[in-house]
Amino acid sequence: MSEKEKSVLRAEGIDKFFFSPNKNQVLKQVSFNINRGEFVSVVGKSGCGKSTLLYILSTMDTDYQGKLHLDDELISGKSHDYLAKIRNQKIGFVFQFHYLLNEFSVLENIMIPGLKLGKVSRDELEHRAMEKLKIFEMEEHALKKANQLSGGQKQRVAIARALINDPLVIMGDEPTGNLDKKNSDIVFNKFKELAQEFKQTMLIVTHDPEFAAGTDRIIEMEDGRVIRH
Ligand SMILES: Nc1ncnc2c1ncn2[C@@H]1O[C@H](COP(=O)(O)OP(=O)(O)OP(=O)(O)O)[C@@H](O)[C@H]1O
Repeated sequence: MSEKEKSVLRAEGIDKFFFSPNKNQVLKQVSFNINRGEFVSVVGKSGCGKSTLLYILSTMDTDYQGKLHLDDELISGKSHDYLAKIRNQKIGFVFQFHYLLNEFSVLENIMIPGLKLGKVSRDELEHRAMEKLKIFEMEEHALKKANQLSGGQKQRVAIARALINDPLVIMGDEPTGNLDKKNSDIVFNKFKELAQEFKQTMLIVTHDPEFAAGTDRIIEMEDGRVIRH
C-alpha cells in the first residue's frame, strides 16, 4: 500500500443517540474512509449531524456505537486519558471562532498545543511556530497580542496553531463561517495550499458550497446518514 493510500480516519457504522428531551438518533450507520493527503469537506443541511459527527471523529465524544480507526488503530472504547494523548499528538483543530488567548502574543498562542504535548524544547517550539506563521504570511505579527489582529488574521493564526504538532489530520468546524467573503477566500486558499504543498490531510465541515467545491472530495449528510462520500 502506498503512503497516499494509507487510511488516516475510518468510520464504520457509527450510530449516535441523544436521549434528551426525547430519544433521537442523530447519526445512522455513518461509514467512510479518509486516506493520507486527502482534503475532504462535510456538507449537509443544518441539523443533519455534522458537528455531532466531528465531535466523535475528534475523539471528544465517546458515547456512540460503531468503530472508529485513527491512523489504522481502533480507537473506539479506549480510555479518556489515552484518547487525550492521541488527540494532542495526531489531531489539529480549527473552529468557527478562533479561541485565541488575548493576553498572549500570536507566537505564544501558536506554541500552546506544543507546550501541552511537551515533546520539544521551548526554543524549538518557538522556531516551529515562526515557520508556521511564515506559511500564513503572518510573521511580522508574531509579537502582537492576539486581540490586535483582524478577524481573518486571527483565523490564519488559529490554523497555524492547529499545525504546531504536525498533526496527522486537521479537523475544522466551519472555519470560515464567521468571516466575510474576502477573508473567507484567503483562509480557503491557505487550506488549499496546505493540501497541495504539504499534503496535509484535512476534514472540514462547511456550509459554504464554494469551499466544498474546492476540496478533493465531499461527504454529504442528510438526516444523520452519509448520502455521498
Ligand atoms: N447535546 C444535544 N442533546 C440533544 N440533541 C442534540 C444535542 N446536540 C445536537 N443535538 C441534535 O442533533 C442533531 C444534529 O445536530 P448537529 O449540531 O450535529 O447538526 P449540524 O449538522 O452540525 O447543524 P449546523 O449545521 O446547524 O451546525 C440536531 O437535531 C440537534 O438538535
